[in-house]
Amino acid sequence: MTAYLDRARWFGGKGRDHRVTDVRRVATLPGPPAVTIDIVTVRYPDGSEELYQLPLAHYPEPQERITHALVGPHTDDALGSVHSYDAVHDREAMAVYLRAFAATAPEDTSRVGGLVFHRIAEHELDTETHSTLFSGEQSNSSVAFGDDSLLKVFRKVTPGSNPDIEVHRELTRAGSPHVAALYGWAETDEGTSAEPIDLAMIQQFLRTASDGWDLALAGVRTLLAEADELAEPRPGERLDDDEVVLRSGGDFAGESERLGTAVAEVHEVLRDHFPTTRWGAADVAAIADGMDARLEAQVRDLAALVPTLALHAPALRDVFDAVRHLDVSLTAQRVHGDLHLGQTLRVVHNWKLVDFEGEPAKPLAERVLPDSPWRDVAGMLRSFDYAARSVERDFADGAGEDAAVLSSRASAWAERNRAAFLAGYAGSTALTDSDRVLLAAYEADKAVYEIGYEARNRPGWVDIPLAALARLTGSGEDT
Ligand SMILES: Nc1ncnc2c1ncn2[C@@H]1O[C@H](COP(=O)(O)OP(=O)(O)O)[C@@H](O)[C@H]1O
Ligand SMILES: O=P(O)(O)O[C@H]1O[C@H](CO)[C@@H](O[C@H]2O[C@H](CO)[C@@H](O)[C@H](O)[C@H]2O)[C@H](O)[C@H]1O
Repeated sequence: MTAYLDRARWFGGKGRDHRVTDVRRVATLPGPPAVTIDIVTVRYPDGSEELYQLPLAHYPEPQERITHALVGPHTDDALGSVHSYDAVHDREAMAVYLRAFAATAPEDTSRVGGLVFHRIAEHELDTETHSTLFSGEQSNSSVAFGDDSLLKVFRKVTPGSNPDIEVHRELTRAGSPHVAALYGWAETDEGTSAEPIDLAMIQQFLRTASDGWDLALAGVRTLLAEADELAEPRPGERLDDDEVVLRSGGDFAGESERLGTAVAEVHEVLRDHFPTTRWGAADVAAIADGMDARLEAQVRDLAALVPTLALHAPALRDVFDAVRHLDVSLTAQRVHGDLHLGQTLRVVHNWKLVDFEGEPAKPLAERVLPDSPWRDVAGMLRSFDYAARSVERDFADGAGEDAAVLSSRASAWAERNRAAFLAGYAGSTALTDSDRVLLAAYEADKAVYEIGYEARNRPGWVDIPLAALARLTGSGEDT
């Protein structure tokens, strides 16, 4: 099992010393194949522990079709000598899991051992479909059942309500068009803690969905490919970069504006259905303290990897300090917490938001606290900058492109889409000066975080948030 964990994409303990100290069986779904749900406790040398969910499919004989998911041939205490596979890779096992959900009536619960299935929406699950495991860099495992439903199996689990389930449940009940409807979820109330642990959720499969990040990249690529032609449409006429963006097939601004409206509508429902807190001047000043603290930690931790971050620190402190001088109060509320274009999906008539778990690095208790909605808005603004800059980098790698021209066009795309998103978000309400000061601080704070993320995960991309810092602190070109 330890060897399988070490290979698993979703296991967060890779590269750290760790050992499995407990494996607790929550339930056995009889099958065939028998499907068990185990909760594995992983302990680190500093004494900290993490819980991971491992659903297993057990067969008396080896199954060649899923060799890649073999956890091990072994003698299971309850099942005897078996070959055990990670169940999300196995269609037979996923059919067993789906049938357990389908056997639960809407607005009701059912139980198998320590596993409790909950259903909310009036939707007849299609149990005749085949399951397909999503590939890609996911922190959890998502399995589509035909084009009917999507099961998300949470891997790192925590006692208490999972925010993704909680938010999908409230938004589904409120009839929000901006999430995939939640059909049900599974939890365990036995075992590792006094509080139940949420283990999985099943929701509407968004058949026509296109990833917002991919769509934005396609827009920037089209712009940069067409821009030369558009820039000189007729002899003697020369368009500036804003006009080129406007006239190009890469104009994404209408979508950005609709996305801004969708995020505002989601915020409104979240404000109405979760606790809110009124933040006064002292609370707002505490935001600046938090941002300063994150900056100091990043400057210290990244001293060797990104020494230039320290050069931006004084100007960044000024951006954060401006928040301390605001005479505002604002309503803190439940937010998405980790919003970027990769968490948005475009379906035929709408934008949908996914993955409401918040910033995975933060403890659960912190992730569900009321926060400023500007955090989500800032995350999206950063994402438009990322989309423009990442395509600009790809084009700059090609022969013969003028770097300054590319940069200016990418800036124009980012600026146009950031403005469109903000316009959609704010609707008819004009942003006040205080809103802009707060938003700038959240954006700078996010860029500081991104420098650490990129330095550790994609060192070649660290220039993207670094360049943003220069612009946000006024020491570089403004986007
Ligand atoms: N209801 C859905 N229908 C279709 N695809 C979805 C749905 N929800 C999420 N996805 C896709 O699955 C991917 C992973 O989902 P996400 O909730 O972000 O999982 P993780 O927490 O593992 O990152 C998303 O990027 C999105 O493309
Ligand atoms: O996807 P996660 O929620 O785990 O978030 C982490 O990875 C993101 C990258 O996948 C990273 O986002 C950064 O890069 C995006 C482009 O790949 C860009 O759209 C975002 O604006 C930028 O922050 C995120 O920061 C990190 O926490």
